[in-house]
Amino acid sequence: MATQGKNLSEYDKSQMPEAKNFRFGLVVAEWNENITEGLFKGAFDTLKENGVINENIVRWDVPGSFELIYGCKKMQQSYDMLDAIIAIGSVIEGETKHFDFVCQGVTQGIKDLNIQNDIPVIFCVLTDQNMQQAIDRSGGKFGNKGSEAAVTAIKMAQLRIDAKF
Ligand SMILES: Nc1c(NC[C@H](O)[C@H](O)[C@H](O)CO)[nH]c(=O)[nH]c1=O
Ligand SMILES: CC(=O)[C@@H](O)COP(=O)(O)O
Repeated sequence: MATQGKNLSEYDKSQMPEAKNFRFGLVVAEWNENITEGLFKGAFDTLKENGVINENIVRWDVPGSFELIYGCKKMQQSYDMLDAIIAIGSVIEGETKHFDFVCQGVTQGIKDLNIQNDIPVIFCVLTDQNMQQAIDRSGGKFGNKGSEAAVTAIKMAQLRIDAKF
């Protein structure tokens, strides 16, 4: 189902696990920072809304979405007490095929991190044809993908705990 007609910020709070003791890492790409800062705010605010404390949220910045792969890998290695990591980026199509390669690269890279390591990495990377689409999905008329990613991170953190028993 497409994002159109949905609100990415809406979720059923009654279905949320207890998150007050969870610890999260957020790796944020600087490219299109007007978008990625909006995504970060959506994710941060939703984590707080679910009881996560400031001290349990760590943020690293990387230059672009392609660097999210390395940044998330190093965060997995450096902070093994984290319950989940959110990779935040905004890739906007230009004139060349570079968009395709960046999108495919970061998608495959983050998929690989979820296979190879135990801390889940949530894919909060917008891949838009133009800036307006990105604006609409980072706090605009379709809500905030960052909020959706935070909900996903909390649920995956709980699944990781449940899977150990
Ligand atoms: N065009 C966008 C990029 N491009 C930069 C790459 O992500 C990467 O930093 C570079 O290729 C060096 O490795 N990055 C975005 O996040 N968003 C874009 O729209
Ligand atoms: C996703 C990109 O790298 C892209 O925005 C770069 O633009 P262009 O393809 O016009 O060089």
